[in-house]
Amino acid sequence: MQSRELFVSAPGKVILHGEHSVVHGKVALAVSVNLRTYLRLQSTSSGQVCINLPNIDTFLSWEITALQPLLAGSKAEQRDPKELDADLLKKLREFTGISDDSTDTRSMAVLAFLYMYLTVFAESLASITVSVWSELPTGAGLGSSAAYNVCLSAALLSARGNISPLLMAQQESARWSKDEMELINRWAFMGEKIIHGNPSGVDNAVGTWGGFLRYHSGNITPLSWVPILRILLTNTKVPRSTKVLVSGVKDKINKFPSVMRPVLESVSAVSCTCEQTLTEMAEHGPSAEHYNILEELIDINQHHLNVMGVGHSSLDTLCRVTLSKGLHSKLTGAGGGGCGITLLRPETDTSVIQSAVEELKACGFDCWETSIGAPGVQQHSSAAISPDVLKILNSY
Ligand SMILES: Nc1ncnc2c1ncn2[C@@H]1O[C@H](COP(=O)(O)OP(=O)(O)OP(=O)(O)O)[C@@H](O)[C@H]1O
Ligand SMILES: C[C@@](O)(CCO)CC(=O)[O-]
Ligand SMILES: [Mg+2]
Repeated sequence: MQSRELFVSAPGKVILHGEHSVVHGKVALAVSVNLRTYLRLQSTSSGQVCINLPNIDTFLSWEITALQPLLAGSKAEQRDPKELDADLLKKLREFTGISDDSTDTRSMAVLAFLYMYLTVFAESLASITVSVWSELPTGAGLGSSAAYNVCLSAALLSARGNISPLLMAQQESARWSKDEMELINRWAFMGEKIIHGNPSGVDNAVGTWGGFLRYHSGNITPLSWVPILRILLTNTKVPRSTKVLVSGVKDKINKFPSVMRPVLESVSAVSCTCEQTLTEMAEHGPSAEHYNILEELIDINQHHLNVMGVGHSSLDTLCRVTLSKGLHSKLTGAGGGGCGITLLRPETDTSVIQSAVEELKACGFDCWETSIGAPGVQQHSSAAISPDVLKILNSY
């Protein structure tokens, strides 16, 4: 163990275009948001591994001696994961009583944690307590699973000494090297595989690197020049599971390949046209025509997502209410409820936004204007964590 206590955080994300299609090798554009997940890891001498997840009311501990036998016969400690250790996952499912088809919030969080802990610390299981708290709504399309997995990955690798201890004396926050970030990202992807089933990797890439990026078949291209966009986020609060939605789209593609493939292709073209428009906006300055294009692309993509079967009546309501104010919206993330984004123009009047927000709140939704492009995973000193967050993390 490298240190007695460490803090890390990672941001959530919005997908501008390309959710679901990205799972099938198409282009997506995604950007980090200013809502973060925070993790505190303490090394202890209790002989136990403890996890505290106050957002989902989960507080559990295991004796290390009870976990050790799960590693019997399994591969040596993985330094750089390429794929899930199916045998260990099976043993873990038996140990925890979590079935293959479970999408239960707590079960998925616990399984991802125990799997990552056991594979990172396989050579010598350490006694630790991990506490995670997030500003992100859980399971609402803003990449809460990815932020959770990126935090777990960074903290466990750091505590194990597989990535460098970062903070110098008096330093409040710091980021790892490119190679270390790539390792964090690959481990986080393993956690996403456990929670999602078949993730594209876009969400953990944003949680790791932060900023605005283009994601295509595992290739990550940062888009640092993108103009600042004003985005209104709406949480319909309709619960959904990314795993279930992703698998539903796959079934639809298998059932109607010749119908669905052009839809995925068209979404990819939407992402590329959006990227091209953003480039022009950055080069020549944004014009009203650029915003017209961005709005039309949002409408087109929302229709495509409905064709894929990941819409929801609550998201239709969001689109209808905002359109009545001249604003354009689409779902973001896996859909089926959860969150949507509404593009605001630079000149959109506060009174217009306020009246949209009031109407959306009357539907039972939460709304807030978000700032995009937050930094990716970071290590912090306790002094860098806000007192409210620190109070929660330190209460376990
Ligand atoms: N703060 C948290 N504490 C514990 N577990 C969490 C937390 N945030 C997310 N999770 C885990 O992630 C799961 C939600 O992942 P899911 O992929 O369905 O939604 P999302 O990541 O919020 O949305 P999307 O994947 O569409 O962006 C939860 O069921 C839980 O297992
Ligand atoms: C629905 C999806 O495309 C985005 C979820 O935020 C799934 C994925 O890319 O892993
Ligand atoms: Mg997720």
